[in-house]
Amino acid sequence: MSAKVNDDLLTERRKCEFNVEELTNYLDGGAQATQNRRKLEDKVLSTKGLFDEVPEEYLSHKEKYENAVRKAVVYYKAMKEAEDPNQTEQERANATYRSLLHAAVFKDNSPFSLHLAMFIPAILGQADEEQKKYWMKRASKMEIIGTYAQTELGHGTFIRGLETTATYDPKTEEFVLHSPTLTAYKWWPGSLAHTANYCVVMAHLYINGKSCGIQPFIVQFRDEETHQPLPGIKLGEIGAKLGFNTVNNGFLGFDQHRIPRNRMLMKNAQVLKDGTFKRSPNSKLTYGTMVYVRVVIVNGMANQLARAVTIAVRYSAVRRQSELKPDAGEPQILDYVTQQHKLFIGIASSHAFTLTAKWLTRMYQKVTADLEKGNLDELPELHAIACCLKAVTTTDTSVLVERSRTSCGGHGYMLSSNLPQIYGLVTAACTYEGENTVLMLQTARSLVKALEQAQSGKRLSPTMSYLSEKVSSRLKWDNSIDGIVKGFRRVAYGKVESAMRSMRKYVRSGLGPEDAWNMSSVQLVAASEYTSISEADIRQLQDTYEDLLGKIRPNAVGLVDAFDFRDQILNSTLGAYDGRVYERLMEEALKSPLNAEPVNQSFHKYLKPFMQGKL
Ligand SMILES: CCCCCCCC/C=C\CCCCCCCCCCCC(=O)SCCNC(=O)CCNC(=O)[C@H](O)C(C)(C)COP(=O)(O)OP(=O)(O)OC[C@H]1O[C@@H](n2cnc3c(N)ncnc32)[C@H](O)[C@@H]1OP(=O)(O)O
Ligand SMILES: Cc1cc2nc3c(=O)[nH]c(=O)nc-3n(C[C@H](O)[C@H](O)[C@H](O)COP(=O)(O)OP(=O)(O)OC[C@H]3O[C@@H](n4cnc5c(N)ncnc54)[C@H](O)[C@@H]3O)c2cc1C
Repeated sequence: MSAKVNDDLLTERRKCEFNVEELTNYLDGGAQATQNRRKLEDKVLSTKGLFDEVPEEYLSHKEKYENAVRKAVVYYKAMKEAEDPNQTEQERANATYRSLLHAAVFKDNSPFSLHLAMFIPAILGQADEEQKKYWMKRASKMEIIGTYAQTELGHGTFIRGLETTATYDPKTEEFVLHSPTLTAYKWWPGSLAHTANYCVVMAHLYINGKSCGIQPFIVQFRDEETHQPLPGIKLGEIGAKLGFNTVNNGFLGFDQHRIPRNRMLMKNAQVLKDGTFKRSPNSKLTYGTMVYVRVVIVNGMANQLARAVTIAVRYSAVRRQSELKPDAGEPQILDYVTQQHKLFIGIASSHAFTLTAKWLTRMYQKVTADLEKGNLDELPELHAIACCLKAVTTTDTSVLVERSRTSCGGHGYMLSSNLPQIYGLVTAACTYEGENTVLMLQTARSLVKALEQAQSGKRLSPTMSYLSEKVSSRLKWDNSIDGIVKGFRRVAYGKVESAMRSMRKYVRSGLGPEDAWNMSSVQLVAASEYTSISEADIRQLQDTYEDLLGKIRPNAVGLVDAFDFRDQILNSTLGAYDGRVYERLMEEALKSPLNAEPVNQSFHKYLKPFMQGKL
């Protein structure tokens, strides 16, 4: 008999003014895609051995990792078996686009993440046809497990400063990989410590003493039979982190480690047997894997944010607290306008990120297809947009997930709510794949170039076209969508122009261009993300905004129900569909090993002698 659904949630669902299933279908890309996603989730989540008897928060660091590897093997096999052979690639992608299936199994991410998220994309994007054929067969069948090893102890942002060297030896037709210093050790790559046995290494290529830039190499670092580190390889785990504690982030040092010439991934640049170096058409094509993952992250943020606001909105419909009016009983905390303000922006942002992710993915696919034909024209714009959207969506998602947590009071601070773990996952994305400030400055670099082109009368790309609009500064605001968008474009233009004026002022004062850039960098970051509007209009928009909060209120639970996250994926005492929050909080509390006995052994060993003055 299914447990009784909380009365308040039942009432909320009755009040909803729209068809929840229709919105779910829209988010999935159609009713068939919803059906495919649900079928995939039903199949995979019915697999034995996927879930923890003891909540992983009560395991040791080592046990958490070992348990995660056990689940990763079960999960990966279940995903492979669940794939419908009759589905098209597109239908399969749609079925997983919104699915957070892995989140039902791994609260803190999988030790296989990097194999899927970066090792395979790096082979697809950096290997020549022959290499791709060989390595994709092995990687897609999980005969080998890989990661992406770029960051070093001493360098993450500045790729051109990476110290790992790959020196070509024409006599043996090999590359010699070496970590000349401690800071040259690869540091951070997921799965590197104990899980993977191969990695794509980004290293500084030298031929006959001449630098040939940063190139990608596929390197085996553990024996495929014994899993022992190969000779000349130093390996280990980097230690406990805020989150990602089952991703097995590791370090790797090379000591004159030799690999065959065909292990340099040679789609873009090549090294011939005699050591002749054939340059890439654009050295930045080597950075292509990072552009891909930045695009994936935007969609990932939409899904993670949707999960957090689902938990917080359902909890806010169930939780009653304080007094809005005397003798009127305790209201649902969702009736406080401050609570609506905290949470509804998160719902809207998740939808905005989903739509943005779809648009950015289409742009990525078009530019990638052009690159295959040798057309690099739109690569700079894709880079600038991917940098900006990755930085903005990860920053906003981190803020909004943390706001979802703090809107749930003390229970939001419980690991059993899952809000802290979701925060740990999303806040990491502000750093990995390009630290956000650094990426915003990359976008700013493109904006400044575009404004200079606009001022010299050149046509701009669609995404930068607002920089060539001669919009009157006396723009009459109206709070129609069109009016608001026009306002944002006007202010965004002003921010770029102001940053550029500032740089020119510093150059006139005698600073070099680099120092002028650095002095203006706060404005440059703002120009990439920040827009604000003039005082008089804030009041008008504020009224509109508060009116909108009231309109959303009766539909809030319906809006998060439409994300259609099953309880295993929410993995939360506060967010379950039935709203039985208090029973679930108690059920989870009783799983704590400390509750196995009424008196813990520390009383007799320490407390009692201490309280009796005997210690
Ligand atoms: C799989 C399930 C996982 C579940 C997770 C759940 C939770 C999260 C939810 C969603 C996420 C899901 C998927 C992700 C999961 C993955 C886990 C973690 C992965 C993390 C991996 C990493 O972190 S890999 C390492 C990443 N490192 C970086 O990004 C380094 C950043 N630095 C750079 O990119 C570069 O150094 C730089 C761009 C900052 C500077 O480069 P450089 O100095 O060479 O160039 P310049 O600044 O001088 O510019 C010169 C010129 O080049 C142009 N340019 C630069 N970069 C590019 C590019 N990439 N493409 C094209 N063009 C580029 C630049 O614009 C300049 O052009 P100009 O014309 O001269 O202006
Ligand atoms: C959870 C997690 C997983 C990761 N997984 C991987 C992985 O699988 N593979 C991999 O290769 N790497 C991985 N990384 C590493 C990640 O890519 C780097 O941490 C990131 O690129 C930032 O580099 P850094 O840590 O060396 O910081 P630094 O580059 O030292 O930057 C530190 C700070 O300096 C400032 N700064 C630096 N440069 C500039 C600039 N040009 N302008 C203005 N300010 C600047 C910024 O405030 C920045 O936060 C992971 C990191 C995390 C947190």
